[in-house]
Amino acid sequence: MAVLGRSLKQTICQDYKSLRDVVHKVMALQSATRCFIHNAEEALGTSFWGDVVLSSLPTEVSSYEEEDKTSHQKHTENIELAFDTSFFKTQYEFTFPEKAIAVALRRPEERSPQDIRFIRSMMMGILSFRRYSTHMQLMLARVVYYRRFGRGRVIVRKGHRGDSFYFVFSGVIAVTQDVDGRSALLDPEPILLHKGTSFGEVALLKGLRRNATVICMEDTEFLVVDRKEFFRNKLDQELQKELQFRFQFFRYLDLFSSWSDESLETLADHCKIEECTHSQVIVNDTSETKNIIFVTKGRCEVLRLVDLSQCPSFLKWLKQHDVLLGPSSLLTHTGRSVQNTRVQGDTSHGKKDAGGGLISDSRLVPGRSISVENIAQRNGLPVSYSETLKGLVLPQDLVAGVYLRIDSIHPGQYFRGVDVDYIESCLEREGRLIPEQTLTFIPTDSPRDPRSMVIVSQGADIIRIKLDKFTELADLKTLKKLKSEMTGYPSDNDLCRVFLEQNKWKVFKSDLVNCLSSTPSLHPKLYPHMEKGKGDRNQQCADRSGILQLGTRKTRSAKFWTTPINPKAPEPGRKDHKPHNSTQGSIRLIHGIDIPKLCGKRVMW
Ligand SMILES: Nc1ncnc2c1ncn2[C@@H]1O[C@@H]2COP(=O)(O)O[C@H]2[C@H]1O
Repeated sequence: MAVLGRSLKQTICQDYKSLRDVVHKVMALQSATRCFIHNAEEALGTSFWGDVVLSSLPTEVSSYEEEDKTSHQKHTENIELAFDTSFFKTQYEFTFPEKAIAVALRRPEERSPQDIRFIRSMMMGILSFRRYSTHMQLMLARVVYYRRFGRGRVIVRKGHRGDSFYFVFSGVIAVTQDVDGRSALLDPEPILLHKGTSFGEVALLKGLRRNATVICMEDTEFLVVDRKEFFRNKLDQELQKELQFRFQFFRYLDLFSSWSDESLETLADHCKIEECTHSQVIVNDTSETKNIIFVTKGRCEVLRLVDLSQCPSFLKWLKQHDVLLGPSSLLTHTGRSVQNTRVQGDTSHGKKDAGGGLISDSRLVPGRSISVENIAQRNGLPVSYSETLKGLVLPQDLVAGVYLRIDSIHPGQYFRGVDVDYIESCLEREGRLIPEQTLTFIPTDSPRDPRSMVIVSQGADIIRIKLDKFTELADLKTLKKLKSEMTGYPSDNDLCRVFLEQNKWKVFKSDLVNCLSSTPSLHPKLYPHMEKGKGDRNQQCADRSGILQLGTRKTRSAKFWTTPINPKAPEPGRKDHKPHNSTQGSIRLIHGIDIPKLCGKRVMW
């Protein structure tokens, strides 16, 4: 028994040692990365935090007020930014070089093998071109010619004869169903095609007229293949495969089981596969979108910006910590129940207010007493909630928002929050929905979730179809399926509960790592500047990580946050750039909460 115990102890010691080693290695790597970031920050004169760039001197000046300034100016002037993707873009889009233009304007027979290789290497930046065999690429490099058009110029017109096939080298174009293409400039959600895509194959392959109008949204460069070369180089065979893939994708889906092959072919002709990079926003506001999104490859996530201050679970959680940490450590109290303080709404989905109306998504008045009774009641929570939270004052510092995953979309699936009411109203307008049928379709238990969500690519190929086109081809069975597959998403309060649980686990993990290993210190001779300001820097790092620091607030003016949010920036998903009223403008984005310590121990609820 003693021998067994000893060997067990030895094994545990060994495991512990190897875990320590691993943790040490990870910490060393982390240190090296920090040094690298620090040096990069010094070189660029700016500061990074993950994807977020922070100015070193935050001001209240809004970058949105200065839209005419270039993004470069925005950075150099240190204007407070929450997230500016332009920082990660090259300053200038790569356009077709002069030398390549000169070659691409020559006739095919005048191009030397070297010219052809040069054009091919330039065209390798076009994703749809890269897919072809080397042989095909060289053939195309010999025959393509260069064209450049400005914003508003129609490239192909719906109903016209098609004589060319186009690759987009730079710029953006829009595909519309109106003949003059003007709707693209007014449509809040036009179908846009970017660099790397191609179009104009349908009319050539099928011998039909153009099925859409394509218009330039900005200066755009094209490499064009004319009809003769298109068939001579057997490009038709390659593009036929793409059409076939889209058709087969739809044919395989249960949603389209009632559709004829002809309808599905038409649908396949009216869409393209978009390759979306990781973290690319596909739909900014699902409550507004009039498109249906299918995923053919990879994965997309549906995210919801949850305002924690509107979630009873968060308020209760704060209150519990507040009680443990002593009076007024986090919250202040009026000492009495507040009955009539204004709360503008509730974020939980599908709940009805006393008047029977659907409660809209909005914010409470920060820094004032909040009628928690009201919030609890609207979230369908027991009275005990409101009893616990009576007279609570939530300071402005604690008004925080967090993006939480509400759903994932995998290959063969589509976003289930499709605007079926819109489809139904279109069918009704066209007289395709007879009254008896309408009655059988009336949704009962699972209405469409009206909340605003964001669809983000995790590295996915998607197909985006306008609901107008979809409705043109859809039958009543499809509508019924769309409705039956519409399931309710969790309420904001439920999401908040999951977030608090996950946050607890994250804090535990980070404590464990800290306990197992201390960060290897940097050599003071090598990094004297880092040693000097070590305290400040650590403080800043903690601040910059988007973590809400609880329990460190000394004064009302103390900064809790470092993920600055532009007070005038629209909430993600909102199209209107009108500033919110002052009560709605100050929500801060976080991704974690640092749970306070009591006598050196975490207060874990
Ligand atoms: N919904 C759509 N999304 C992307 N591309 C489209 C869409 N509809 C049509 N197209 C392209 O626009 C082109 C218009 O001319 P074609 O009909 O020859 O070929 C068409 C397709 O290549």
